Amino acid sequence: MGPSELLDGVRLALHSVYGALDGVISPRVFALLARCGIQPVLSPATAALPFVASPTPVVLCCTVYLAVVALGVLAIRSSNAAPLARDPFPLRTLIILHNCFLFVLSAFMGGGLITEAVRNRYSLWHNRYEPSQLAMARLLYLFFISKIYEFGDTFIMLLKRNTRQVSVLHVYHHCSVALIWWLIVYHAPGGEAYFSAALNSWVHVAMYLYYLLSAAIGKDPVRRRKYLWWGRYLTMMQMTQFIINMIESRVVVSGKNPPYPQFIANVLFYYMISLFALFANFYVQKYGSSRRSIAKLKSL
Ligand SMILES: CC(C)(COP(=O)(O)OP(=O)(O)OC[C@H]1O[C@@H](n2cnc3c(N)ncnc32)[C@H](O)[C@@H]1OP(=O)(O)O)[C@@H](O)C(=O)NCCC(=O)NCCSC(=O)CC(=O)O
Repeated sequence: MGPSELLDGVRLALHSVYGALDGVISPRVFALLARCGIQPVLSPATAALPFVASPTPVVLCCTVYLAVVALGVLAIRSSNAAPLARDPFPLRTLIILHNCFLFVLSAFMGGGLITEAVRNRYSLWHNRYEPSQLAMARLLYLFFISKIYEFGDTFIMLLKRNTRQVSVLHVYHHCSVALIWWLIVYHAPGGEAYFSAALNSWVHVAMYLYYLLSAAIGKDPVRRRKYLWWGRYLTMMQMTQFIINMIESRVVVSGKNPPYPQFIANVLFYYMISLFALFANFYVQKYGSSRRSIAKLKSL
């Protein structure tokens, strides 16, 4: 058997394994959604794009992600490995490139979404989804794919052995956001969805700048205080984003004759409550306790 026949065989085997998994996963996801009163219809604007027509690819990505994270955390904890004192050169370069890429991509998506919103004469809120707005649909599709690429953040945490960063908040956020955006891109990739994607993209411009600086600076506490003092304001900005999305989904999209699918607005509303609660807890743990520990040090 030649190498090309071997490759064909592997491709065929993978294809049939995927087919079998799709036969199991896809009907169950749609049955679960139907039980929650959600009956999504595949949008013609994104139907032909990879990872959209079936929930299986995104579900498989999330499953592999969760398995890698669980195994990684277990391995680090069982070997009692401490976080790296200093990132070795290749890892530091990888982290800087990853953050640069996400910084630029977030700005591109944030700018593109606003440009498309202006071109289609959207108002700030209350926008109807039109399948003919293909450029908007493609940008939202890119936003969905970027959420899968952002799984790389967690792999960076694992490579640095920073298990403190691999929190319930972090893993829940990364996994759930990919699943929710699959649903949006499947059913209504346009209209009101532009708002939370644009807002989140601009928040991520600030977030990846923060992570980029932290990787470039290293662990020196003096330089961290000098260049990363705004971390707490970044967390506040993220929480404000969740509140704005909550208000948007409740006030603008619900009610009689909503311009955007009501079930997506409802999913967004409850999802934002969960993120806000987790971030409020993160804020108190991280910044509340640092204030307390400074006060404790001063009282010594
Ligand atoms: C200030 C925050 C942005 C980040 O809080 P952290 O506690 O993670 O911040 P930190 O100061 O410890 O971050 C510095 C450490 O991150 C490492 N680091 C660098 N780049 C990274 C990357 N792309 N992903 C993960 N970690 C990274 C640095 O090397 C450094 O490690 P070392 O210290 O070892 O040198 C916060 O507001 C926040 O978001 N907290 C929630 C935790 C989280 O997972 N956030 C991201 C996804 S949530 C999200 O994205 C919400 C949204 O949509 O707005």
